[in-house]
Amino acid sequence: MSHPAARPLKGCPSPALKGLATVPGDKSISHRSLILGGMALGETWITGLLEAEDVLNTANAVRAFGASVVRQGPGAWKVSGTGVGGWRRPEDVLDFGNAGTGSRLMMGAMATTPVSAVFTGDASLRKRPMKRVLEPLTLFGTEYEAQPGGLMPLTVKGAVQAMPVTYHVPMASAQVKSAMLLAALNAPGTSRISQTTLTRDHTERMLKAFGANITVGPAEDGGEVISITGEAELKGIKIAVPRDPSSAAFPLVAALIVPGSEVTLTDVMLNPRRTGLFDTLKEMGADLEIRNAHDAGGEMVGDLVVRASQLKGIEVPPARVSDMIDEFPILSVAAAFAEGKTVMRGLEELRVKESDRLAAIIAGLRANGVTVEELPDGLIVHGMGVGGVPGGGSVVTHLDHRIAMSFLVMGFAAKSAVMVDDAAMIATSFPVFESLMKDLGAVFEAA
Ligand SMILES: O=C(O)C1=C[C@@H](OP(=O)(O)O)[C@@H](O)[C@H](O)C1
Ligand SMILES: C=C(OP(=O)(O)O)C(=O)O
Repeated sequence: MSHPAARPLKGCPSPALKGLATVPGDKSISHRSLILGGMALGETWITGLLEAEDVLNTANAVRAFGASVVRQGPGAWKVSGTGVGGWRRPEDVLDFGNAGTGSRLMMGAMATTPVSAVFTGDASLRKRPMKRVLEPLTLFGTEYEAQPGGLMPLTVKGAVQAMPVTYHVPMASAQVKSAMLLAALNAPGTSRISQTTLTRDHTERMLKAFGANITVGPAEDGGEVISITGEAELKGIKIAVPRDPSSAAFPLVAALIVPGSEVTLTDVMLNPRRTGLFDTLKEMGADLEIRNAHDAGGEMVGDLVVRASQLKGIEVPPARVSDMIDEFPILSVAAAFAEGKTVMRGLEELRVKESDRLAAIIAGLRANGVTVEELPDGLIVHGMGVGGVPGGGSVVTHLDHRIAMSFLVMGFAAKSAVMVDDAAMIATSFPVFESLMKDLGAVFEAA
């Protein structure tokens, strides 16, 4: 619930970035590996787990429900699960820190087991909407008590006699979809979960790998219907977590906007529901090549080779938003260095992330001399070209790791350093961000 003291930091004008870097494991897949491992029978062996605060909080929560979760070495974890329905009541409050994914998926995972648990988090997570998960979970017979507005701290009481559900997820959220799928695992019969927008599908893929009876088919509205049969027997598996494209986005954009740079990012996950940023940057004129693309344990991975480029502004297709939902802070920074306007719409979900990201991006760009128009569901960034961004501003990060990393990256290519008020939150998703960027040649200064 508490955070280390805020750590202000500056991203400073940097020489050309050069070299090879490997970002840590994917955050979404790391959370899911631990949770499904904890629900399965037998051992799940995970390599490449992202050892960041968000994921470590999920590890603690899975342990609190009675599974054994043991670190074997760097990124190597063994989970011995209880079997679906075998979770016991945690002895203490579950603190998920800053993590929407960890907390919402765990609410689903326990919702159909007759135990109760108290969920809380940091000041950011306690502002985020939880009713989007809690309300549909009541269809299974789950009960809850929350702060006014459906906020944390809250108690979830798992259904004593769960029933299968048919539910259409009304917003573009993979977390809500995943919570419903995880809850359906311990409800008898077949549940049907549909969604119009195709959001990241890591839960569906991993459920198949663990042996769940799950099928994904087209829906009449162009979306998908997922059918999943409950009282499932999941069996522990081996998982090699691929590298996180949402983390790769930061060195990738840094290399595009710092003149003379050439950087290779190895083994990055290329799941098409996560690669919207790469497509967008290519359309903007990025010199970005994907090499050695291959299947690695059910997900495509490849190396990204990126060279500094003069980008041009474009209109980002709204249909692509969910494939790059976490990348709008760093895309907005790239857009500041483009020539012409970049228009981004359909971003209403950004208002309910770790911060109101739309507001935080706009304030950060303006503080650094970039002209930006606010739309109800998006923004228009007026690009200033390579070398044209003044910088020199201070950015309020509102406990949001992606706002912190994005504006530090801006500082590498701006005329003057950019200060962020708190770099401590970067540890929630990308603890080695600073060292990895420094190894490529980026310059930071304690502020
Ligand atoms: O399912 C996941 O792992 C995630 C889903 C997205 O959130 P929403 O489901 O709220 O869109 C994303 O922003 C988050 O970083 C991770
Ligand atoms: C939105 C994010 O994460 P979460 O919802 O898990 O806090 C993110 O990492 O950008």
